[in-house]
Amino acid sequence: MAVAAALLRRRALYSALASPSWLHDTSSCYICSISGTHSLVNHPNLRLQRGYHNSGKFDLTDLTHPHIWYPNAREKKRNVFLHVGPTNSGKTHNALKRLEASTSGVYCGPLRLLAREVAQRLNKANVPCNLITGQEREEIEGAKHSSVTVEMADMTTEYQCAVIDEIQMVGCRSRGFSFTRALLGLCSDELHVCGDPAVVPLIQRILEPTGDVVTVQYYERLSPLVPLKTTLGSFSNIKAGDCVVTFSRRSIYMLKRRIEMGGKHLCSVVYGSLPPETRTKQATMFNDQDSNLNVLVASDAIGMGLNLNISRIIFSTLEKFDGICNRELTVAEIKQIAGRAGRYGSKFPVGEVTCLNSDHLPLLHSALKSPSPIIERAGLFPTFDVLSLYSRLHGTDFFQPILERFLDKAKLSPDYFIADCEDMLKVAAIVDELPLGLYDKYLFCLSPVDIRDDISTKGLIQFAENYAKKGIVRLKEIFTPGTLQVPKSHNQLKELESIHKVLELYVWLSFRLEDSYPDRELAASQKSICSMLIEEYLERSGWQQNGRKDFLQKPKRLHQEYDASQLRKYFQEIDVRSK
Ligand SMILES: Nc1ncnc2c1ncn2[C@@H]1O[C@H](COP(=O)(O)OP(=O)(O)OP(=O)(O)O)[C@@H](O)[C@H]1O
Ligand SMILES: [Mg+2]
Repeated sequence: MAVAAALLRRRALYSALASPSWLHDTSSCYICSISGTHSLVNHPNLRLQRGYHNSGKFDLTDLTHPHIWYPNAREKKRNVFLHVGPTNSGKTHNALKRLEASTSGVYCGPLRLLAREVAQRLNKANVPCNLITGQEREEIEGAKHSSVTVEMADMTTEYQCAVIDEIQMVGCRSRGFSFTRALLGLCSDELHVCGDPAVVPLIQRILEPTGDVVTVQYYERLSPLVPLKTTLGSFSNIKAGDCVVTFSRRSIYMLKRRIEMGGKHLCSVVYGSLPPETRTKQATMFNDQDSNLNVLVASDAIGMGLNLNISRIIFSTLEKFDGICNRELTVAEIKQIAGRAGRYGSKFPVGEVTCLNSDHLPLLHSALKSPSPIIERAGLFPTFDVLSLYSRLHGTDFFQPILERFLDKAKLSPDYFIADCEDMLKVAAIVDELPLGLYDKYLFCLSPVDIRDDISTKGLIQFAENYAKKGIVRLKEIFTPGTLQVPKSHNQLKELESIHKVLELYVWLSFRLEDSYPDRELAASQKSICSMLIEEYLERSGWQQNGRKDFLQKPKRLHQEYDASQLRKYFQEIDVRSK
C-alpha cells in the first residue's frame, strides 16, 4: 500500500515537474503527432526560432541563437555592466554594492563558499538574503535577495539587480553552459558581470543580438602583488599567513605534516573533495586571527574570488592532474591562485608569490606578467524541453543515444561550444538500464554524482534503482547507526569523503523529488557527522604541543554514529548482483 501511495505521489509529482523553474529555461513545449510526423506548436521560443528557418521546419539541433531561449529576459532591455580587471581589484565588491542597494536581486557565483560569503555579507548589511545551492536552502523570511551557485539561478523570477561572478567560467568545458544560461537568461533590469578582461569581446558579441546596453568598467588591483625572486628555500622559512598550494590530497597532507613537524605552525587545509562545510570551517579558522591555525595548505579550490588572509602564496608545483594527465597550470589559473595573496582590507596589504622549486620561477613570473588568453567561446547545453522533443522525434526514451546523437548533430555559432558531456553520458548509460522516464534520467545526469568515484557512483546506482523500483528511497536502507570512527588513514579519509558525496547526492535529489527522497534531514545530519569526523581527523593529524602524534589516542565517540561498513557491505551486494 505504502509503495502504491508513493507511486501515485510520484506520478502527481511528474505533472508538477513539467516545468520546474530550476531546470527549465522556458515555459513548457507542446508537441502533437499528426499523421506520424511531429510538429511543435505554441512555444514562444520555437515560434521565434521558426523565423530562422525559412523552410518552416524545426531543427531542434540548431543552437545558433541561444539568446531566444529566454523570452522573459528578451522582453527587457537590460543594463549590463562588465566589471573586469585583475584579481583583488574590487570588481565583486562594487557589483555587490549595487546588489545591496537594489530592491530585489540575485548573486550567482561559481562556488558554494563564495555564495555563502555573499549571503553573509548581505545579511550583515541588513539586506535579508537567502542562500540557495544544489544542496542547501537557507531561506530568510521576507528576503528579496538570494545568493546562489550559478546552476541554481532562476530564469523565471524578475529582479532589479543580478550579479554573475567569475564570468570567465563561461569558457569552462563542463560548467560553462550554466554561466551562459545566466548571462543570457537572467531577467533583471541591471546585470553586473564580474571577471577577467579576457572575456570582454566574447560577452560583447554574445549580448549583441539581445539589445541589452553593455558598459565595460575596467579595474586596477587595489594592493600590490609581488612575485619574489627567490624560492621558499627551507620549510623553516614558512611564516604565519603563508598558503602552500598543491594539487593532490596526498601532497596536501604531506605538506601539512611537514610544516607542522617544524613545531612553529598549525595548518588549515582546503581542497575540492573536502566537504564544503569543512572547507568553510578550515578557511574561517585560517582567517581568524585568534585561531592558532595560521598557515594554509590548499589546492586550487581557493582559486576563485575568495577573500582569505593570505600574505604569500607558495606554489609547490605548477602542474596538476586534470583527470587524464598531468598538465601545466594555465596563465589564468596561476593568476587566479596567486591573486589570493594580499587581499585589500586584509591584515596583509602586500601580497607575495613564490614557489618551492627554482625551475618554476621563470614560468611563475612570466604568467603573472601576461594577460590571460582571450576566451573565444562560451559553453552551451540544450534545455530539457529540446532534448525531450528530440527523443520523441526519435521515438525513444534512452537518454544516452539521444544525447550522443544530439551532441553530434548540434549546430552552433562560432561563439559557442557544446558542453563536455563525457561524464553525463556515462551516467545516462547507467540510468538507461532502469525503467525511468526521460525527465528522471535527465535529472540523474545533472546530479552532482562524481562518476570517477566508485562509492559515489554506487550511491547513484542504488538511489536510481530504488527510485525506479519502489518510487521511494529511504536512507536507512543504506545507513544504520553504527560505530564509525575518525579515519586513521588516507584511504579511510578518502572513503569518508566519498560517503559524504553520496549523502550530498541524496540531499540534492531530495530537493528535486521531495516525496521520493523523504529523509533529507537524516542525510543532512549524517553529512554533518562525516564532516565532524573528517575535522577530527584533521585536528588529530596535526602537530600537537607535546609533539605526540595522536592517531594512537582512543577515538572520541560522537553522539550519533554512522556505520560506513554497512554502506560498504551494501554496495558490495550491489556489485555482486550486477555481476
Ligand atoms: N571600495 C572598497 N572599500 C572597502 N573594501 C573594498 C573595496 N573594494 C574592494 N574591497 C575589498 O577588497 C577585497 C577584494 O575585493 P573583491 O573581492 O571585490 O575583488 P575582485 O576584483 O572581485 O577579486 P577576484 O578577481 O579575486 O574575485 C574584498 O575583501 C573587498 O571587500
Ligand atoms: Mg571577485
